[in-house]
Amino acid sequence: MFSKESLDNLILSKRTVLCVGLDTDPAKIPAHITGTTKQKVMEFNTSIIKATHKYCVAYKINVAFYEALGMEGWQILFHTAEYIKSHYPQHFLIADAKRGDIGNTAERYAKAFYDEMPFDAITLSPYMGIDTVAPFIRRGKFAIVLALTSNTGASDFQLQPMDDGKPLYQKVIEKFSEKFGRDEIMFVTGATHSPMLKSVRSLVPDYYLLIPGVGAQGADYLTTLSNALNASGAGVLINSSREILYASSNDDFEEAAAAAASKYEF
Ligand SMILES: O=C(O)c1cc(=O)[nH]c(=O)n1[C@@H]1O[C@H](COP(=O)(O)O)[C@@H](O)[C@H]1O
Repeated sequence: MFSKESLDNLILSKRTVLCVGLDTDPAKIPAHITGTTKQKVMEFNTSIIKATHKYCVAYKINVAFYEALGMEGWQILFHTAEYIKSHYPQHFLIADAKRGDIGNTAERYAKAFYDEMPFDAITLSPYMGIDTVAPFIRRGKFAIVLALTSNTGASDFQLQPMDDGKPLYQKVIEKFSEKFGRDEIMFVTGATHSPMLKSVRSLVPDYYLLIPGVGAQGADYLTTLSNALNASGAGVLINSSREILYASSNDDFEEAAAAAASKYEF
């Protein structure tokens, strides 16, 4: 069970806002890890988690990397989520699934990620509307709504002005924060949009922001942090995936991942 306050306390006690992204690509696993794909991915994931748990407050499992492995990918997703929750229950666990569908379908997604798997949060696309997020609102869980994504395509729709001149992403943030509270939802804002981060923070000073875009996508971590922290010095989760997972492709990959993760301490 997580709340805004418990996440703030976790961040302030660990002195980090890092969320390690488990975007595991079997082709990038160090060659000395052998066995079936399932064995290799599980060994790699558990090694990365053991090496990084001290330096992060959250893990984000990007579901696409597991779906791409077929039936056994779903098993690896389940086992990785269970491993994190049973060994490191204090860590916030995000399913990066980018779902979003009509109510009865959304309820099934919520059942899959909250009941069948032990996720604390799920990423959601907002474009089918506010009703599609409602089934993911549960005490102790967070629905994480895409607002301003880190990719260049964010300018195709999210940065476009609406009739009142406000960009679409701002409308998304305003509408969702009118409807749902700071213990219910978070917003995704890409670190690559550095000038806009400050305005997102001032739009929703009390809500959590999940921020990808540092590390492999090149945004500066310290600038991101200073633009995004809330008044209590928390309120933000900064995700980094490839930079940490693939810090080394040799048998020192655990030390290299730990060193990459430890750079996010503040
Ligand atoms: O929702 C996300 O997590 C997400 C939103 C976004 O705007 N940009 C973005 O990169 N992500 C995810 O964040 C992770 C970034 O990975 P790295 O670029 O390797 O650190 C990937 O899992 C992306 O799918």
